[in-house]
Amino acid sequence: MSRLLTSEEITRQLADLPGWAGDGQALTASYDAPDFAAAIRLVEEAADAAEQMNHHPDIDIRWKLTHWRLSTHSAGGVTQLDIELAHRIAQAAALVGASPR
Ligand SMILES: C[C@H](O)[C@H](O)[C@H]1CNC2=NC(N)=NC(=O)C2=N1
Repeated sequence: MSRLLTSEEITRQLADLPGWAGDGQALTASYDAPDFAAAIRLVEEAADAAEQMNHHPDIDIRWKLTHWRLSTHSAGGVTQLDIELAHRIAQAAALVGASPR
């Protein structure tokens, strides 16, 4: 489950994740929420998902903009867990009305 993905596997799976970019090191995305409260709700929803998965994102919050960086520390790069967490963050973003940026 936590093997490193190849760049081909990452590219193929990012096709279903608008706004997400990736290299061998990490997946990254930014979301623009309607306001600060919605941005914080997005972070809270993502935090719930992260706790369920025991897999945690790096998050930078700037007013209503949130920046996300996902990697699997124990594997030293991008694994399927990061793809799964990116989907959960994308779902949470849709829920609060945040758009990829
Ligand atoms: C012991 C526990 O499984 C690890 O510390 C988890 C927690 N959350 C984690 N999150 C991420 N992004 N990468 C990890 O390797 C990781 N490891």
